[in-house]
Order: sequence, then C-alpha cells, then structure tokens
Amino acid sequence: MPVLTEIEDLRRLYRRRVPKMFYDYCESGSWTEQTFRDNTNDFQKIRLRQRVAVDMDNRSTATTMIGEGVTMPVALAPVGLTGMQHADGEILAARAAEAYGVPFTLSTMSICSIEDVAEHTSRPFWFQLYVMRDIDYLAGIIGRAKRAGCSALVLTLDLQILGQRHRDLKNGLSAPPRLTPGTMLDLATKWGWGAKMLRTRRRQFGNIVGHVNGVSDTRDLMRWTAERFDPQLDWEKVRKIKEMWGGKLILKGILDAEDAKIAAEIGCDAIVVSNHGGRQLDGALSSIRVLPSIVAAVGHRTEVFLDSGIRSGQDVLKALSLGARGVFIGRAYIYGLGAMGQPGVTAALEILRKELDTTMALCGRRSIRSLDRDILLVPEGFSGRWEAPPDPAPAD
Ligand SMILES: Cc1cc2nc3c(=O)[nH]c(=O)nc-3n(C[C@H](O)[C@H](O)[C@H](O)COP(=O)(O)O)c2cc1C
Ligand SMILES: O=C(O)C(=O)c1ccccc1
Repeated sequence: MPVLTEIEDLRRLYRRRVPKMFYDYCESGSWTEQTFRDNTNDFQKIRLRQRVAVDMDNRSTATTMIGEGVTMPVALAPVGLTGMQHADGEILAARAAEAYGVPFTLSTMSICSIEDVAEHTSRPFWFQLYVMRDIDYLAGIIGRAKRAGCSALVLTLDLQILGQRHRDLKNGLSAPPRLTPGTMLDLATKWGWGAKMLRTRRRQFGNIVGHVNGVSDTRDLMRWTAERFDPQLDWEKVRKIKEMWGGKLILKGILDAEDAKIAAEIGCDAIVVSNHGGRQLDGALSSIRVLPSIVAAVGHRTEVFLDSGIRSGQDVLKALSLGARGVFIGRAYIYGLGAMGQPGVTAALEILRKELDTTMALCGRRSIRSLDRDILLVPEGFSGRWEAPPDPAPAD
C-alpha cells in the first residue's frame, strides 16, 4: 500500500482500482479540455506571502457556510454516478463528510436515493437539483428532499445541455457500450470494484427511479439528459423553484458578475462560482480567475463559494483569500472514494485540512476569517474585470 500524502496519490490509486470508463468520466473535461486544465493551472500562478515570527498557536480552520458550522469551509460537491465509482458511493461519502464535519451534497444523478442516504446519515445534507422539463417530477423530488430533512437546495444552472466529453463517447458511456476485449480486460483487473458492485443492490439512478422506466445503467445517459433536462430554464423558473423549496438556496454554476447580480437579486443564501470542473463550456475562464470580480459584485449580499480545480489546501486558502466564503471539491474526494471507499474520502479531507492549516500558519494567519488578499501575490488577469487570458506565444 503506497503512503498517501497528497491528493495526487489518491488519484493514482483510484486510477488503478476503478474501471477506465468511470475514471475517464470523472477525469475529463469538455472538448479540448482547455478550461479543465486552466482550473488547476491558474491556482499555481498565484503565489503566497510568507510571514515570520507571528504567534501561530491556537489556529482553527472552523467557520460557517450558510450559517452551518463546519470544521473547514470545504463541502463535497454534487457528483453524478458516484455510486459507480465505488459501491454505495454516495452513502460512504456522506458518512465521511458527516464524521469530518463538512457538508455533503447529493446529486440529482446519484445512484443511491435521497431516502437511502438520509437513512444512513444522522446530519442533514444538501441536495443538488437539475431542472427537468417535467414540473411534477420537480415538485416530487423537492418534496422528497424536504421530507428527508435536507438543509439546503443546490440548484445547478450551468447544465441545461451536457457539454461533450470525447472520452465518454469513445468509452461507450453514452452510446450503447461496446464491450471490447480491452474493456473486458480492464474490468478483469478491477475485480475489487466489481466484487463490491455485485454485492450492493444500489445500482439504479436513485433519484429518478420510478420516473424513467428502464434506465438502470449509464448507457443512455446523454440521450436521457437531452430528453429530460429543461432547455427553457430561465430566471423566472429559478424564482419558482425557490418558492417551491422555501428553504436555504445555493445557486451553482455562476461564472459572470452580471449573472451573479441577478442571482443575488432573486435572493439566495450563496452562489457557487463554478465552470462545472471544466466539463461544460470549454474555453470559459477558470473559476479562480473570475472569483474577484464576482466577490466585488455580490460578496456583500450573498455568500460566494467556489469550485473547479481545488486539489490542495493551498488552493482552498487562495480561494478564501480572494473572498470565497467556502469551496466545493469534486474530483479531489472522488479520487479518495474510488481508491478506498469511505476512508479514502476521509483521507482526502484530512490532506486538504492539514495543507490549509499549515499554509495558514506559514502565512501568519490563525483563522479562516482573517484570510485576505494581502497574503497573495496575484498575477495580472485576476484583477476582477472580465479579461480574456493572454494569447499563447507563437509556436516559432
Ligand atoms: C464526475 C463528475 C460528475 C459531476 N456531476 C455533477 C452533478 O451531478 N451535478 C452538479 O451540479 N455538478 C456535477 N459535477 C460538477 C461538480 O459539482 C463540481 O462543480 C466540479 O467537480 C468541481 O471541479 P473539481 O472536480 O475540479 O473540484 C460533476 C463533476 C464531476 C467531476
Ligand atoms: O457529468 C456531469 O458533470 C454531470 O453533471 C451529469 C449530468 C447529467 C448526467 C450525469 C452527470
């Protein structure tokens, strides 16, 4: 067993243990994957300011997100098909988050159902909603989330249609799967994954069972999405859903200050600055690059969270120092889950917390609320205005 000291270690182990089809589904971005790469690369461009001889005793990473106490401001992002990364994946991730004291978000596209996750956890989790054409379905699932005691609705706005990810098509995740000798061989080497999958009964899409007949695997995912997701979603509908829900609301997938202002106007408890982990509009700016402009526009009216590209506690610190009240992590915890189940998610959280805590200390800060831009060296292009990234240098 390798020593696991960083998120990258978890990714490597995850890659060895989970079928390629699902690894690729997680690890890809849309089209050229430019935005997917920018998300992580842009964090690297921000440097930290070392301070010395500052009392660093009694540090804490604890704070709140939408009024809920958290041991660090890092929530688990909604991730579709988590139950395919590891048997019972959503339940295991929710339990790890609960034990660690951070929020868990259950995706509409989960394998385990809302009720099932609620039954296996004792603290409220957040429920992520994709807006479907069918209003009765929406009312139904919002009601289920309420009855299960979910403490916030995370409404995702950046996926009315699915961005194309080449690898999913090539791997047969979206077309009828071609069980090539290569796929069979791959599955044969991932026997631990398969054995656990065979033992669980949770192999349907948990939140859509009974609504769509016969969707019990991922084959028809893309077609299913096109048929069900609402292409007519607009701000008026967002208002309606807010009313139907009536509780705390987080609007996810905002990447532009103008949209952020409308979101704040409608009244939400938080927004998530996100490009969906580089899986939707390829060519969009990285989240960290647009964060300052959005904080400047709405930070005084609503909490601003960020996701896309967080792979270390240093990344968390950078986002918080640029004004985010918290972050979501997607892949960073999926790597841990696929690698080792629940302890893997805990390991991912612990790696991030340690990195965040140590970095805070070395920057001369002791609390989350004390983090600000003063401890960062931020290059041009993150200045808060909408700016296109600089043109790459000519090849010769
Ligand atoms: C495999 C995968 C599935 C996802 N499924 C959903 C989903 O069902 N709903 C949603 O709102 N976001 C979904 N997302 C986006 C995440 O919530 C989050 O925005 C993204 O993963 C953040 O980027 P990161 O992976 O670099 O941390 C998904 C992301 C991944 C990687
Ligand atoms: O893959 C995704 O990013 C995602 O959000 C999704 C959308 C539709 C079905 C499954 C997952």
